[in-house]
Amino acid sequence: MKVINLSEQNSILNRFVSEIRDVNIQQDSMRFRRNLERIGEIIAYEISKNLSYETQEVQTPLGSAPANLYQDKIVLGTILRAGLGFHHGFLNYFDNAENSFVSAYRKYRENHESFHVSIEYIASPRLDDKVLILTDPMLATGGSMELSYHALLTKGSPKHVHIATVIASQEAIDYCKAKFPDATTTIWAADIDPFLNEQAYIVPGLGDAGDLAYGQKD
Ligand SMILES: O=P(O)(O)OC[C@H]1O[C@H](OP(=O)(O)OP(=O)(O)O)[C@H](O)[C@@H]1O
Ligand SMILES: O=c1cc[nH]c(=O)[nH]1
Ligand SMILES: [Mg+2]
Repeated sequence: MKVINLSEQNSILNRFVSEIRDVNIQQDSMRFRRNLERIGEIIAYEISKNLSYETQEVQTPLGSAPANLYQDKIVLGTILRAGLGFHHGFLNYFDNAENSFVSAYRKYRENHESFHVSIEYIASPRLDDKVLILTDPMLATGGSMELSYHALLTKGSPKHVHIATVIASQEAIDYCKAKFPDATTTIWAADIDPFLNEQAYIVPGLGDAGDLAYGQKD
């Protein structure tokens, strides 16, 4: 399985990632959401380089120009709720894509110390032979991504799955490598962090992406 860590190459992406990590800049939730969207746009552009292209002729007012255009049918899959702004960045570029939504969230037990991931909602088109770009800004244990993927597989078999995330833990990368089909999955991360803490939050990470974008859940 190919794992692409975009932080290995310097670009303006570094600034957007550093802003969403920064505890002071995070106070501006509008900027946090917009940065997630901008990172989505950049990763969408990077993924677009890996699609299947065919040359088509485009009629201009003065003649005909060849254009290499991607032919894949794209489905943008998103895990609620933190994925929403990130998803929008992908949709800004893949503007004619179909869209899937899965709700997966950490449901804490009474003691607030342990949790399981709960999936309660899925809305998706058929996925057979399409390219599924599954987006979630945080890949901590990889559990939400794996459950969401299996929930989506009830809608058919995509020909390729691109897992797109902002910050992944190394543990989640290893987990996804073990759980997703090797030849037909690619992971794209704006950065990969070394640790998870006892609550399975990514360290240094950025905190709780869903809460930073939309406020705390009751
Ligand atoms: O890899 P995992 O260990 O499963 O953790 C990652 C998940 O945690 C976050 O969602 P969260 O459960 O906080 O829900 P939210 O988006 O509603 O905040 C994040 O958006 C991922 O979906
Ligand atoms: O670090 C983490 C882990 C899960 N969800 C988040 O939003 N952040
Ligand atoms: Mg959250």
